[in-house]
Amino acid sequence: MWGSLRSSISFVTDGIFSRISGFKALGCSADILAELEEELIRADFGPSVAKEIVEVAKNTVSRDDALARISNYIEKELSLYEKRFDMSCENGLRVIIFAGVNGAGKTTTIGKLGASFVRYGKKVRFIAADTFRAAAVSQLEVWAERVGANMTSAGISADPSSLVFEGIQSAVNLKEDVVLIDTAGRLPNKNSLMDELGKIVRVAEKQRDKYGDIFVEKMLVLDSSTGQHASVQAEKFKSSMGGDDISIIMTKLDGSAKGGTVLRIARESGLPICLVGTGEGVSDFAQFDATEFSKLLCGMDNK
Ligand SMILES: Nc1nc2c(ncn2[C@@H]2O[C@H](COP(=O)(O)OP(=O)(O)OP(=O)(O)O)[C@@H](O)[C@H]2O)c(=O)[nH]1
Repeated sequence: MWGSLRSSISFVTDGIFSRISGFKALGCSADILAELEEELIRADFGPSVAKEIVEVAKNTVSRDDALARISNYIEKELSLYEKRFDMSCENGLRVIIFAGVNGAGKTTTIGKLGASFVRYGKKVRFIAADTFRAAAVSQLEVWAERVGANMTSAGISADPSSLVFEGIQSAVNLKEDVVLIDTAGRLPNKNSLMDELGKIVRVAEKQRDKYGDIFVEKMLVLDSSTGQHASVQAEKFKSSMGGDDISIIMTKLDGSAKGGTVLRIARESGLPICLVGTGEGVSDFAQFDATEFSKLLCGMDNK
């Protein structure tokens, strides 16, 4: 259904470790370990994860030995945060809210997921709750038309929470399967916008309380090239969206040389990762898979 990580992420298939001079022949001398730590920090693992990985690489006897142990370590850590995204809508209406900073990839992700749900035979509605930018609404409309989703939108400056209320009502009335809500990009330091996001979540959850068989999910869309700021974003979005039941979608992994950011964000936020974006096309995303991802990071994908 979707692309695979392996076919989409060429940056990591080289493996960050192949960039470490001498790693190939020498195993892990002190110099190489120092170089490894630098490379890990450059790849955005963050200082503490970098140190842990260097510990794992110590006293290994060969490059292959080191890579295997590092890969196992990263896999074990990442698997704690791996969450399957399933396409079923058996129990009622799925309402999925997408939040994140400007340009993180929310609308594009909604388009891709909408297309998948439609391909699964589901009736899909998009809600354009980004009522700040006319361009954002038309971008979503283009996706809706392209994938065959219904659409709830209003003029600029409409109240996004009212629109969410209206859109869910329409979905209930028309017995649709899934509602994907595109919220405006917002910086976490803009308190009024973060409060507005909280209100959108509460409105959706109230509908659930009213109808019973509505399941509200919260997705935080993060651009993987954001690096350390992504963890700060995750904290703020967590508190404004209310609670820990948020999943992360990491976008733009295809354009990032910093695959380490995935483990760092998962560890720092404590939030699970369900999907990754690997390009701008409709099928350019994949289920997050800890085993495959750790192998790609270590350049072991062909082994
Ligand atoms: N290479 C690549 N580009 C992506 C990916 N996801 C989104 N993009 C691109 O990133 C840009 C921003 O994506 P949008 O989906 O508009 O982002 P947004 O979060 O909705 O943006 P706002 O509405 O401004 O908040 C677009 O040019 C997308 O095509 C991805 O996984 N890989």
